Amino acid sequence: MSEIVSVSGGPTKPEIIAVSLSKLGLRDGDRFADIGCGTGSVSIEAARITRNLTIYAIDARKEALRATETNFKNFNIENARVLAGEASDILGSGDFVDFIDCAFVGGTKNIGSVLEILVKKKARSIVVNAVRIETVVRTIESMKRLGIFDEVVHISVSRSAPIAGETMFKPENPVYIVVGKTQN
Ligand SMILES: C[S@@+](CC[C@H](N)C(=O)[O-])C[C@H]1O[C@@H](n2cnc3c(N)ncnc32)[C@H](O)[C@@H]1O
Repeated sequence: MSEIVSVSGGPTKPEIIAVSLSKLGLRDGDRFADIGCGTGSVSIEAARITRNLTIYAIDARKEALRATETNFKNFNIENARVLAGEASDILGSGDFVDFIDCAFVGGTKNIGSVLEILVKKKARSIVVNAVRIETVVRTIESMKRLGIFDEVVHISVSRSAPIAGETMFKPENPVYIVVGKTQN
């Protein structure tokens, strides 16, 4: 089994991906946007739920896109476009698809504009990961303005670590999972 090639800021921890994807509710045939894809690890897990996804992986950082491309190749991810640039520019450009079904937002720069465009593209389910409380507030406010706010889940995970031949737990950084749903 291949290891994920990493970059700073990623990959998202597997427990956070699991909860985020369960909230997203992907379906066969969905067009899925992984916004701020970093290493592409969320898309890779999404493709385990259904291989029949069209993935749009977007990141503004070249090193992140290089990692995503390598990881998609190593994990045999098909039907994926890896797109370089600011998410609000890419999603809002005339060249981009008219409809997106589900979006995971792991990179929250310009979150208000990104959410607005996703709603215009008829996304039925949007999940945002945030670590900063200000980002959480901005995201909730934007979702409420757009009429899509559903819930926020705060997750703290501790992982086992060896100590003196026994086992202790070390906390991971807590993450807020903000969920938006439309009636589509
Ligand atoms: C925390 S990392 C994402 C980790 C990723 N989910 C993973 O598993 O590797 C956030 C990423 O989002 C990108 N990003 C943040 N805001 C963005 C935006 N508005 N447009 C494009 N990329 C963005 C950053 O460059 C960074 O690579």
